[in-house]
Amino acid sequence: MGEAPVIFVDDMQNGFDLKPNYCKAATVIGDKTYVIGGADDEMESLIGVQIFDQSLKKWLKPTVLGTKPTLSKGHSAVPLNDDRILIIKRGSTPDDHTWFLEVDSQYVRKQKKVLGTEVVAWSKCVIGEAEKPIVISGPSGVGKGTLISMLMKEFPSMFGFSVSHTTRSPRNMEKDGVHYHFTDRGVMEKEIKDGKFLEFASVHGNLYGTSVEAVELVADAGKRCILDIDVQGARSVRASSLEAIFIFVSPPSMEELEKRLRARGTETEEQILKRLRNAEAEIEQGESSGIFDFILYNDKLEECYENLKKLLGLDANITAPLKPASELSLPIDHSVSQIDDKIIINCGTAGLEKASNNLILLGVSSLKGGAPARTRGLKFQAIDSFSDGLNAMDQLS
Ligand SMILES: Nc1nc2c(ncn2[C@@H]2O[C@H](COP(=O)(O)OP(=O)(O)O)[C@@H](O)[C@H]2O)c(=O)[nH]1
Ligand SMILES: Nc1ncnc2c1ncn2[C@@H]1O[C@H](COP(=O)(O)OP(=O)(O)O)[C@@H](O)[C@H]1O
Repeated sequence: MGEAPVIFVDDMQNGFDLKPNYCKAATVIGDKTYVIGGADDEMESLIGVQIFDQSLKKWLKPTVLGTKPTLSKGHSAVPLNDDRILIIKRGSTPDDHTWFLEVDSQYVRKQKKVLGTEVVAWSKCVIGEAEKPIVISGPSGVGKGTLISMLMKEFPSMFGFSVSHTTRSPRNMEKDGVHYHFTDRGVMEKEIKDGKFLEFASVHGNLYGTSVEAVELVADAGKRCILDIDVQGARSVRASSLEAIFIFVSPPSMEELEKRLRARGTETEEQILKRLRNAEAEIEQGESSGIFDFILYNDKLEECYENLKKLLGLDANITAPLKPASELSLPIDHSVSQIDDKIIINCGTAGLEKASNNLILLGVSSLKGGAPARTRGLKFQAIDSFSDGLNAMDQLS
């Protein structure tokens, strides 16, 4: 490849008005130019990313993490805070028009160290304030699965389970893809290296992990994600960009834990003993490490379940307070500009002053989450006139 085409760089430093057939957008952050568009190297239907390093005067091939967006009829790109680029796709559906390419976020910096390459990471924008995911940990046999099943049964449209990957063998009643994705160690290790996992840990001699996709699937269904993961996994998620509520479930005593584990009848004697040995350290860490926001004692099941619902703000009268996803869709022709931390999408007329019924404002000051999962907290507001827009800008701050 040759040098970065200057026309991209100059065009993009001021604005982001892409001509209809212009399928690449270049954005300058620091001494790197991110050229976003054209087909991805691995999949023709997905958007590709290339980087031109101005100081080295050469093209870099980044490792691209996260689920990539599909190609559209063009897109606009806006740099935000020098750590990510907002991408607005033309003519896309409301659930697919806004994406972020993280180029220097905490997650990306960490992955650069791990992988030793240039890294960028995609994160799709989920519009609206989806509730935080819930991480539930606790020793084997304490009742995590039972409590989660009760919650999902009572609130089926509200909660979705993050289906983990594991190298352990399935139990009798367990279904692949429902309880776990059962997999081989070699395959899982390769996928971990490729950045497909939000977190992973070795637990009771097997590998367990939460794939980015598992969490995204639940978020995309508009549901609140529940993760049943061990204390090491909870610690990793705590350190990641996924903002969650952390709950540790503790048994009334070790004797009761052993009784439940034996009564469940799913493990061999050897496995039961290993799980009991690990339980002491898990309880110690769960109750004292500061990772967890809440500790729930699972003595009487019904009482514990009521306490769980209380701390999730689910009182007896709530059925399924699902927040509607935004219906706002963007037309094929639009231009994008930026004033401070507000992005203005102009859907039609050229000048901001002439705008009427065709401006959309985005407030980007309170973004949450991010790669390797979804970004939340982007505020969309349609406005009728420029003066309305000025008022709306204040409200979005
Ligand atoms: N870190 C991590 N731990 C997981 C994941 N999935 C399950 N676990 C934990 O692995 C442990 C063993 O799970 P499992 O084999 O289903 O046994 P159980 O806890 O006795 O039902 C539990 O502590 C789970 O919370 C995961 O994706 N990541
Ligand atoms: N409060 C409780 N009292 C008595 N038994 C319980 C209670 N909670 C769960 N159990 C039982 O204990 C066993 C282990 O529960 P499970 O949900 O599989 O634990 P985990 O998912 O934490 O390993 C199951 O047989 C379940 O029915």
